[in-house]
Amino acid sequence: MGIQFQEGKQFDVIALGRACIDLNAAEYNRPMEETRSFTKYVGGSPANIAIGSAKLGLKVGFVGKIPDDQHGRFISSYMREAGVDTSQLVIDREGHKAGLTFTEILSPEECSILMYREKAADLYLSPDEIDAGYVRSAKVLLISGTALAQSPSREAALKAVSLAKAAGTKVVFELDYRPYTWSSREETSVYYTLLAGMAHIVIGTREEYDIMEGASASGNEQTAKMLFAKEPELVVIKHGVDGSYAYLPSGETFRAGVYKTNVLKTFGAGDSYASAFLYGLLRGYDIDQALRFGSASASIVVSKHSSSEAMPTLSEIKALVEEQHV
Ligand SMILES: Nc1ncnc2c1ncn2[C@@H]1O[C@H](COP(=O)(O)OP(=O)(O)OP(=O)(O)O)[C@@H](O)[C@H]1O
Ligand SMILES: O=C(O)C[C@@H](O)[C@H](O)C(=O)CO
Repeated sequence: MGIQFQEGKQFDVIALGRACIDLNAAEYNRPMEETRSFTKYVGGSPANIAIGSAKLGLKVGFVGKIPDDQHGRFISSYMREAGVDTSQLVIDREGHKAGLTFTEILSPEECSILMYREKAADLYLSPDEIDAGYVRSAKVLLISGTALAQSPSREAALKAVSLAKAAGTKVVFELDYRPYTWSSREETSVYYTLLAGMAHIVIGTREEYDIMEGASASGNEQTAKMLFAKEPELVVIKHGVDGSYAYLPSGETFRAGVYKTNVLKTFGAGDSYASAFLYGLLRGYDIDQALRFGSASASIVVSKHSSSEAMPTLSEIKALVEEQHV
């Protein structure tokens, strides 16, 4: 039995948060200091998830803020062509810039990212720029944890969550921890705890839950139990190459293994996982089937160069799920 969503909504998923630029090293097995060529893609975890979900056939919208420059125009036209509704992609008029993420591929196991997020436009999304009707028109509102890192984006996200909950829209909180824009881990812990307690579905890596829990960091079962005392009805905890787990308040636990692939780089795994997992839930799949979809999608993306452009099609995921039994 999966999760129930309210029917009759215009969008399956509306994602809120950053739509940025990824500059992925076009030279492999080389430190960034020596890398001279990078390929540009749309990036930003919630934008990647939106693009991945749209590619799978979901009706997807996006709420965010982009710069009034060439990068902003690249982001909006790419997302539009990918099938994401960009009507709520607000254009910043105050000179804020796109967040940039440079990636380094030292080896398939050793990848790192370097983010430039000083005065990033996405963090200037303000509560008055949230269209209540738009938020209410989704079955799922996906909030990226990074949107909580600074005001006014923090308040904009909280307003969207309140509107969504009042309208029967399920709130999915992707912890999406990026240290760059938070002032301290304590601050992150406060806002993660607040939003995770308000959301219906929480998705994160074990390390991200540890940051949320701070000094009281525990194991998966304790994390799930603590969240089930509040609003959540599904908790997903990812463990990288060791697979992922989903917990229900009933005590039922599900685990998905990892699909074997030819790994090129590790980033992009979490975003592709989330888009296909949500696809599965929204199509009424059982939790374990949705988990397998997420895992298969991630294994396809880690074998490719980008995060957004590499998002798989439904038939690619289905073929992999049938081919390997994890
Ligand atoms: N090397 C790999 N090969 C195949 N699948 C993988 C690999 N690494 C991760 N995955 C899949 O992707 C899922 C998410 O990965 P991970 O736990 O690293 O999330 P994440 O840290 O959010 O990802 P990201 O690096 O994109 O931020 C895992 O649960 C697993 O199913
Ligand atoms: O989330 C980001 O801002 C960067 C991503 O677009 C990047 O591809 C990545 O690190 C995904 O995990």
